[in-house]
Amino acid sequence: MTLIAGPADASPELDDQRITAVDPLISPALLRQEHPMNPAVAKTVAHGRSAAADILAGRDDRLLIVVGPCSVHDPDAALDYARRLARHAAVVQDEVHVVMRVYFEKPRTTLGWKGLINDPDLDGSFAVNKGLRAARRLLLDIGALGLPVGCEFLDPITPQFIADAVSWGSIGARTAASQVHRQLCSALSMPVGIKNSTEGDVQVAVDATRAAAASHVFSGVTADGLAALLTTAGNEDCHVILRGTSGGPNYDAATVSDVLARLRAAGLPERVVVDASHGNSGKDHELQAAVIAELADRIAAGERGIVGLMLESFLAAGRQDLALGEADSLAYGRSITDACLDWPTTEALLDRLAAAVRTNRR
Ligand SMILES: O=C[C@H](O)[C@H](O)COP(=O)(O)O
Ligand SMILES: C=C(OP(=O)(O)O)C(=O)O
Repeated sequence: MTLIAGPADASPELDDQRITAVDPLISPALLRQEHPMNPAVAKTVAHGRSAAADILAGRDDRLLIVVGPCSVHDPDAALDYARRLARHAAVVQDEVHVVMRVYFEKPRTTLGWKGLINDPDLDGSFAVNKGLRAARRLLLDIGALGLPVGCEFLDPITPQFIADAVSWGSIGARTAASQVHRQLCSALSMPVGIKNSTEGDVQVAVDATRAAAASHVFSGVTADGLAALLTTAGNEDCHVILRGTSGGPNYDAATVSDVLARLRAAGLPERVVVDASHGNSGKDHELQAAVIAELADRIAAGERGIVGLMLESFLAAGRQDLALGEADSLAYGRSITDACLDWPTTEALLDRLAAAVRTNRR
């Protein structure tokens, strides 16, 4: 159904000249009623958040590991992956706090599939209400496994639909400079990592972390989907993610120490998370394993400041192209966005990181 856009007194020649359709959007409250939070998942979410915050604050000496697919395009495959990850997270839990990357919103450099919420049928039909339902259902299913999840927040309205089920958030390289996203961070109930820019500007992430820690007043929507002014408390659990640059990696010890100095100068806690994918591996999943191996050695040797790592990993290695409308021909468990490590390699890297933490403790 397509509704007529604009208020009754709209001037058709002035208003909405480039809006071609207006369709109903489910309200956050209705979605939450359809897929309600339950006590077991709530416990997973709360524990996931507090453990991440403790690691970021140095109260817990484990590593925060955000690991999972670049994007979710097949909820069944994501749940299959989550079951394996939940089992292995329990094995390494004394050294590593595992949060599964469950990314539903993809910021594109130019154009491309924008994620499960925007286009759940992978065919350009943009069934957003269906996408929101699939996303929330999956978050609750993963939470029921006892595994906390992390999401990138891109559309400033999306958190109202799903954020109660999320333990860690991210702001991507393409939106770290955005005031809208910094304000959003100041409102979010979980720790949020903010990335350096694609070109390699790390100060933008430091500035965003500082802005997000402050209180803001901005417009958003309520659970009923009505516009409202929101006043926020500020989020002290925001932190910088080094994701590499379009010119190469930025996880070297000198850059880490430069960022720690910038954080200190800004009056912020000296901690960073390193994303082993994206610019740090040139989106080459095999290089990602080498990045993790090097970081594990540095952590074992006692390098300070790196409190967490991000890995892009799925069931099968690499990536595949999506032809819109031909989702049936996709290989199971392989990324349709950036290349991912496969599951056996991921398991081995989690073990290696756990060993690095044990060595560092000794
Ligand atoms: O993480 C995923 C991608 O790197 C990001 O969405 C940009 O992708 P694109 O350059 O393929 O559009
Ligand atoms: C889009 C992502 O990364 P970046 O913002 O670093 O490109 C991502 O982590 O999915």
